[in-house]
Amino acid sequence: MLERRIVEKPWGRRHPGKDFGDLGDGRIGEIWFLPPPDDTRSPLLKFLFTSERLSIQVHPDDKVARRTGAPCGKDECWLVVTGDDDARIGVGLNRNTDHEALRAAALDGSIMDMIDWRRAHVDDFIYNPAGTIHAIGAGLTIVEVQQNCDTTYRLYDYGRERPLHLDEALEVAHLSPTRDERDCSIDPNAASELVRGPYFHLHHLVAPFDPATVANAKGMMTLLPLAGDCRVAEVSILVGQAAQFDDPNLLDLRKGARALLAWAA
Ligand SMILES: O=P(O)(O)OC[C@H]1O[C@](O)(CO)[C@@H](O)[C@@H]1O
Repeated sequence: MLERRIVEKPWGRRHPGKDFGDLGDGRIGEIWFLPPPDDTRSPLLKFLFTSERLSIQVHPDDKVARRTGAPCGKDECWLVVTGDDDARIGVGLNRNTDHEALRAAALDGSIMDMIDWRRAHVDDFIYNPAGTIHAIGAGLTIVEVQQNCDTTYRLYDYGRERPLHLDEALEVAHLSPTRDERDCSIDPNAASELVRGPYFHLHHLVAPFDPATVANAKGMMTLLPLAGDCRVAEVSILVGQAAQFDDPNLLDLRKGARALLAWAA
């Protein structure tokens, strides 16, 4: 079973749900499922719980991140688990811009109107490559799978008193609209491959699980249950937990179960 880290955030949610246990009265933004310290390759899986918008932000790629001393950059992707009717996720820009206009918009807040805000529905899957300006909206529970690095450059934070990183963000941000070909709406009743590298692999699994569907898996795999009875070597892994193992034949999903399975590319 992977160790959990509970992270409070100004945009987090109080009491995110009984699946996650008693987390106190703070605003819980994230639950991280930490790979063991000697595992530097596996992706990091998190639940995100939002009651307000996250910052408008961007992440560096491997090259820029390593120049700053970080182990890697940050591609990330999201599966929407629950969402309010009007929940939105901003991915990329809705028009072309340049550095000067983007800086001015970040400073006066009009960057909010430059974001491509999309309605977020349960089972939407969105891949967010490093360099894409993005902003997760309020009223969402999301599973995030990301390169295991936490470098975020904030462009705008709705007046919260947290630091911005305008110079760093402007250096890495893509200045045109974007749409990733992996974005889709997942069929909750069907297994599917969501990501095939270059940083990690990610599959949506449903019962009955066939190990042949992940025949290309190598090394440690991380299982994150979404629903139902998921077992690794006969041990139940519940929603709100995650486990690592290295042999897909150890995995069993009972009737009605769904999960995500991720491993390093
Ligand atoms: O700077 P903020 O608004 O707290 O957002 C940081 C969070 O945003 C994310 O990058 C998701 O976009 C998380 O991985 C990260 O922890």
